[in-house]
Amino acid sequence: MSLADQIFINMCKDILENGTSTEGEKVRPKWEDGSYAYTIKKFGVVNRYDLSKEFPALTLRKLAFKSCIDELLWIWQKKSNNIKDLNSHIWDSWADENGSIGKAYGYQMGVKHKYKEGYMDQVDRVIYELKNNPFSRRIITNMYVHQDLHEMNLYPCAYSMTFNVTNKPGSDKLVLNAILNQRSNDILTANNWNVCQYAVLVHMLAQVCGYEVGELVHVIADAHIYDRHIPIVKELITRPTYDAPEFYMNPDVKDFYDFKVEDFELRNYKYGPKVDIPVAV
Ligand SMILES: Nc1nc(=O)c2c([nH]1)NC[C@@H]1CN(c3ccc(C(=O)N[C@@H](CCC(=O)O)C(=O)O)cc3)CN21
Ligand SMILES: O=c1ccn([C@H]2C[C@H](O)[C@@H](COP(=O)(O)O)O2)c(=O)[nH]1
Repeated sequence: MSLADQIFINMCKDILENGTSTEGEKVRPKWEDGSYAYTIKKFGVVNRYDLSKEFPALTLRKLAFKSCIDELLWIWQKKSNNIKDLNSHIWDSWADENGSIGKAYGYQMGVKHKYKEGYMDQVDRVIYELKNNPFSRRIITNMYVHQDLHEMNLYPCAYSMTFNVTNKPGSDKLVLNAILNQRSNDILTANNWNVCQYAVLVHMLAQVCGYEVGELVHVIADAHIYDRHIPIVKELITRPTYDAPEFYMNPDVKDFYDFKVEDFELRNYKYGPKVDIPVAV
């Protein structure tokens, strides 16, 4: 069993057994047929993934590895907020007639800010700091920009990364750790999707900035299972599990902006059957 499976199974059991229902509350999302999408939720879930031990892909079901990296590159590398630049259809329901999701995600990563060294966007600032000032405790990105929230079709869920370079205990190597802060997480649809995206981001930044990968700590404020997902989750967590797949990233890429989806592979990836997941909009 992969560590990621273990963490996922324990988290789902905890939400199902100890979570609270939002039924009857004033909720925002709806199902396709117009009925409200309620959840069972737990506040304040924290999961730690040691990326030096394994890549955290679930084996209970297949992670859509290529699409999740494509979305990560859309946000962090292309810095786009337009679904025309995305190869999947996962954002279609939140885009306007021009394909824009508003001033969310990639838009925020492309905004330049003034620093002592000149104007940089958040991604370039992280790379600059990791290369020039790695022991800084100020290496943070943030997409939750209050002045722009009214122009976002969906407020950013996975909204902040905190990077931290640390000495590997008992060695002279430096590891890149990170905390992913997420205000809201649809556990069945996007928990493993978000974890694996940001695990890939840590691998990418570690490679181009000269570090080993360390831990990814995922802090979730509202960890929820939607009502129509409950039977799917109950079945999923009883499935057999397999060892974690091997993560491959093209070692020749040394510039963050040169990575392509084809530079990443999951090898020897064994997983359970596909599940159909309705997504609340
Ligand atoms: N309710 C809700 N849950 C979410 O997870 C979510 C939203 N809304 N709104 C914005 C984005 C869109 N996200 C999504 C939406 C769909 C898939 C999805 O269908 N995933 C499939 C594979 C898709 C593919 O290969 O292209 C899966 O099997 O994981 C994933 C993330 C995550 N976000
Ligand atoms: O990367 C993502 C994007 C979205 N989600 C989920 C979390 C919620 O279920 C919805 C957003 O609804 P809010 O009412 O704005 O919280 O989308 C996710 O898990 N990961």
